[in-house]
Amino acid sequence: MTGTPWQEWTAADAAAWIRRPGADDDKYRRGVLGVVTGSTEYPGAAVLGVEAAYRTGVGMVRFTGPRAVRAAVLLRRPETVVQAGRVQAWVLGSGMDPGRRTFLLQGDLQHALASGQPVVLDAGALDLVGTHSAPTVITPHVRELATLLASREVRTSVDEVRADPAAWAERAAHELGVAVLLKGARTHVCDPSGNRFVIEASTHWLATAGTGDVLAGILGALAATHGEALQTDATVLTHLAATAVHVHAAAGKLASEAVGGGPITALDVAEQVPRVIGALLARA
Ligand SMILES: NC(=O)C1=CN([C@@H]2O[C@H](COP(=O)(O)OP(=O)(O)OC[C@H]3O[C@@H](n4cnc5c(N)ncnc54)[C@H](OP(=O)(O)O)[C@@H]3O)[C@@H](O)[C@H]2O)[C@@H](O)CC1
Ligand SMILES: Nc1ncnc2c1ncn2[C@@H]1O[C@H](COP(=O)(O)OP(=O)(O)O)[C@@H](O)[C@H]1O
Repeated sequence: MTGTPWQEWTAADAAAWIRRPGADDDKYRRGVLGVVTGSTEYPGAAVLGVEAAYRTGVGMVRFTGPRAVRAAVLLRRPETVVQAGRVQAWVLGSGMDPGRRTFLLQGDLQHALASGQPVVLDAGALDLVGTHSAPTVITPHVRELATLLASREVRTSVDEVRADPAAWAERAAHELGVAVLLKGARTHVCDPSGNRFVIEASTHWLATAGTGDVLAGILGALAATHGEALQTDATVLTHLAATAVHVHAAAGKLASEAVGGGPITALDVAEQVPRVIGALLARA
C-alpha cells in the first residue's frame, strides 16, 4: 500500500467545491438532502447533522426518523421537511445502533439505498456498505473502521488501524469499493481510483461528542449541491469529502478562537460553518 504521497487538502482545493447559488436556482435546483439519522437513544445526532447541512448551504433537507426525533429536529430547524420526496443525496446512520433497527427504519434505509443517489454512510449505517451501487462515502472513526473490516473478514484490530490509518483507509477503499473518510486528528480521505487526501485538524478541541455528526451533515449538503456532477463521476464524492473535512476543521478553529482558544461544542462548530463557506467563496 505504497505510492504517491497523500495530498494535503487546502483551502484553495476546497474553494473549488463550494457551489454558489445563481439566479436560475430554486431550492430544488440547489439540491435537496435526504437525512435518515438519529434514534430515540441518540436524537441529538439528527439535530446536529441537519443543522450542519443547512449551515453548509443546501436547498432543503428532508428528514426521516421516529416522531420524537422529528420533533427535536423541527424544534431546532423548523425549515426541515418531514415528508418523503425526491432528494439529490443521502446521509444515513449518525446516532443509530445497527443492532436496534426497526422494520420501519429498515425500509427507510433500503429506500434510500435503492434510489441510486449518492450516499454518506455514517456510524450505525456503516454495515450497509456494499449493499447498493450508488456513489458512496463511508465516514468511520478508527474503531468503526476496524469493526467494519473485521466484519468483512479482513484481519485487523483497532490498534493496527490506529497505528497506520492511511494504509487502512486505503485498504478499506479497495476492499469495499467506496470512498473512505477515516476520522481522527489527521483525517484521511481516499477512494479506489487512487485519490488520497489528508487534512490536519485545526484544533484538538474538535474531539468532543457530536462533531462527527456535524461532519456528516456538512458532507451531505456538499453532495446534494453537486448532484449533477456526481451522476457522471463518482470520484467527485472523494473531493467533496475532503472539502467537508476542511470546512469542519476551519469551523472548529473559528469556534475555538471565538472563545479565546477555549473548548467548543458540536453545535458551536456547525454555527461557524457559514463563515467558512463565505471565506471559501471569496477566494474562488
Ligand atoms: N448527541 C448525540 O446524539 C451523539 C450521538 N453519537 C452517536 O453515538 C453512536 C455511538 O458512537 P461512538 O463512536 O461514541 O460509539 P462506538 O463506536 O460504539 O464506540 C464506543 C467505544 O467507546 C469506548 N468507550 C465508551 N465510553 C468510554 C469511556 N468513558 N472511556 C473510554 N472508552 C469508552 C467503548 O469501549 P468499552 O467501554 O467497550 O471498553 C467502545 O469501544 C453513533 O451512532 C454516534 O453517531 C455520538 O456522535 C455522540 C453524540
Ligand atoms: N484528537 C483530535 N484532534 C482533532 N480532531 C479530532 C481528534 N479526534 C477526533 N477528531 C475529530 O472529531 C470528530 C469526531 O467524530 P466522531 O468520532 O464521529 O464523534 P461523534 O460520534 O461523537 O460525533 C471527527 O471529525 C474527528 O476527525
